[in-house]
Amino acid sequence: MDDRIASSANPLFDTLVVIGPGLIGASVLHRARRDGTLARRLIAVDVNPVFRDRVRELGIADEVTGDAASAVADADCVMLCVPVGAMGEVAATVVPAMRSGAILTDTGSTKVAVIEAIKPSLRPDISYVPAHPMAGTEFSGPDAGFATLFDDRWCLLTPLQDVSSDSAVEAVETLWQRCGARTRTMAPEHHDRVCAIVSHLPHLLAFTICGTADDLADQTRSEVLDFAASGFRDFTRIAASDPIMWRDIFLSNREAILEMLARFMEDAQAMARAIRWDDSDYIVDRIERGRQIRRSLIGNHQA
Ligand SMILES: NC(=O)c1ccc[n+]([C@@H]2O[C@H](COP(=O)([O-])OP(=O)(O)OC[C@H]3O[C@@H](n4cnc5c(N)ncnc54)[C@H](O)[C@@H]3O)[C@@H](O)[C@H]2O)c1
Ligand SMILES: O=C(O)C(=O)C[C@]1(C(=O)O)C=C[C@@H](O)C=C1
Repeated sequence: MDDRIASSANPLFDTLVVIGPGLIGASVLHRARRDGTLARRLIAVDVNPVFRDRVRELGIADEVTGDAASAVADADCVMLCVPVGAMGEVAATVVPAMRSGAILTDTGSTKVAVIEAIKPSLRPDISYVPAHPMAGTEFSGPDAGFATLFDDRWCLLTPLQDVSSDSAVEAVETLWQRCGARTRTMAPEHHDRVCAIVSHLPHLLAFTICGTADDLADQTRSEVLDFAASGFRDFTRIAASDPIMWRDIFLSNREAILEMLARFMEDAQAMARAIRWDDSDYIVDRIERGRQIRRSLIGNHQA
């Protein structure tokens, strides 16, 4: 581990720079402020002046700036929390300005495309550790952040042999554990397929079902909205998520999402056939599997 990265009783880093203090970045900053175990000095960088003012008002960073290159000059760790489609451009701005031995990490929801976008900017004396906290809400921007967002959630790390030093992987893992998360390491391609089914496809379905309901005839639409109980409402919660973030996720994990969508559509067709032909056993079997998954998820969470 770099000698500027302190031991466990002390803050992990001297200076941590969060680029894009929205839901995820601001949550990391809140946690860092609350516990004092992540970094002695916190710097937030955002392109949006309104968000910079909000971060200042929230008091979750020691410095707030729009100048990413000067902000990272003395950082031990730079965390990119911008939309997936902006990662490459931001890395190209900050990596040349980072000090030798520093760590670069990101929180992007897709990994293969983000790694491809960042890799061309890397230097041999900078370690890059891609990561993805599996936690979020439908809200975005600095006001959405809160210190406990990552408690008992997974953070998936997809280190790369050629650019992620062991000490940097250990430091990023410790950072997420100090944010309250459990960590797991996997290959970027595997990450993208897993997230396509457990995160990206559910969002695609939620956006689509809300659009379909909205396209229905006027009277039905108002009934949908008036009488929507928890089933439809559960879809609308995730359908309220940020359009830019989700556009970037869909376009950057295209193949895995299309593969999972095709499998889903085959299964939905099978369900349609079972309904058409009164195949009660098939219908009950599928619903029973859904129930079991829900029970095992809740059981795991409580455990
Ligand atoms: N929202 C979630 O549930 C969630 C969960 C895990 C990971 N992620 C990933 O984490 C990243 C951040 O997501 P979020 O939900 O916090 O987004 P967000 O929209 O809440 O925040 C993004 C921030 O980045 C800023 N920004 C955009 N371009 C920038 C640039 N070029 N330079 C500096 N700042 C810039 C925005 O102004 C905003 O403050 C994304 O890559 C997303 O895929 C999101
Ligand atoms: O809980 C939510 O609202 C989320 O959308 C969080 C969620 C998810 O799908 O689980 C969304 C995107 C991420 O990359 C990680 C987590």
